[in-house]
Amino acid sequence: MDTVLSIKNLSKHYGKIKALDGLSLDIKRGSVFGILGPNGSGKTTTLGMVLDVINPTSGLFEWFGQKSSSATRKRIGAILEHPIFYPYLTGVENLMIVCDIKGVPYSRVDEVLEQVSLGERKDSKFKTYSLGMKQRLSIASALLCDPEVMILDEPTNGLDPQGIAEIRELIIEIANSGKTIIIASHLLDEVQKVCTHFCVLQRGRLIHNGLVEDVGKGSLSVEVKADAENLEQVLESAQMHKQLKRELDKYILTMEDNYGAADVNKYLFDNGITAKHLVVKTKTLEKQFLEILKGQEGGQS
Ligand SMILES: Nc1ncnc2c1ncn2[C@@H]1O[C@H](COP(=O)(O)OP(=O)(O)OP(=O)(O)O)[C@@H](O)[C@H]1O
Repeated sequence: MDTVLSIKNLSKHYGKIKALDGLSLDIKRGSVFGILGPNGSGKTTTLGMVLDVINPTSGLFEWFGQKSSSATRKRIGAILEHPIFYPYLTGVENLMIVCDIKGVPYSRVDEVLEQVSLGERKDSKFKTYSLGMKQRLSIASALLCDPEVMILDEPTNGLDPQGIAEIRELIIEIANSGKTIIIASHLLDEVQKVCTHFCVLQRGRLIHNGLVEDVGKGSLSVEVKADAENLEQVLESAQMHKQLKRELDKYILTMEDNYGAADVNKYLFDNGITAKHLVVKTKTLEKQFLEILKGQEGGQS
């Protein structure tokens, strides 16, 4: 996988405020990269700098192995905030204006509107679009140049659950078409569902960078309920867990690597106990995110 964006020691200071402080990061082609962080952690500043909208205080970044230029910029489609569309013009007419600005043939308009499922409403005025449709038109606009990389800042902000699900599906479709996608988000569930990689920023510093598929690795837990007085003793003797704790009417085992719910079930059965509830819990990105932030705070104090 080659590197699409390479960031080296990038910083942006506003007086005493370190909006970004020495960020180094590589984003590989074909990945869907989530930039996570609490409010004010530097996500938008990072995107602004790599899109040449904000001047860095120090540091470097390269797109496609080259210094950023108008040529590299043409290979990137970005939605930083809601672009301004004309309310009294239709979806098609609005995108034709973008075509004029970007030097793209009008033939692309219908293609991208179909891609974002706005084909049926393409001749409706922009002001009649729902928030989700407006966001899809923004994505269509960014797709006009058929960019290799799409940058989305909080793409589902303000949308209802259906709108969120539609944008999420669209992002996955765009990723499947081979584009690299960079998303800044504070919706951890969204990042877990669509991203392959994620990093976490806190107060302008990178505090985590890894694969989404690694989230929760080695932290499988199993919830058990059974009508047996010796349940705790039997679970304790199973020796396949790192930790056993009781929570109301159930026991929760944090499993050793290579052990799972089937092993717990078999062990209970071999000891004459039938489980009436056996549920596997994997760690969510949300939980891991909070742990990463907490760990960092602990390390700083
Ligand atoms: N133009 C500016 N002048 C002064 N401070 C700024 C400016 N732009 C951003 N900051 C500060 O830099 C820090 C990082 O802001 P940034 O908008 O990048 O964070 P963010 O992670 O995108 O936050 P959010 O999730 O709230 O959008 C914040 O403390 C912010 O107040």
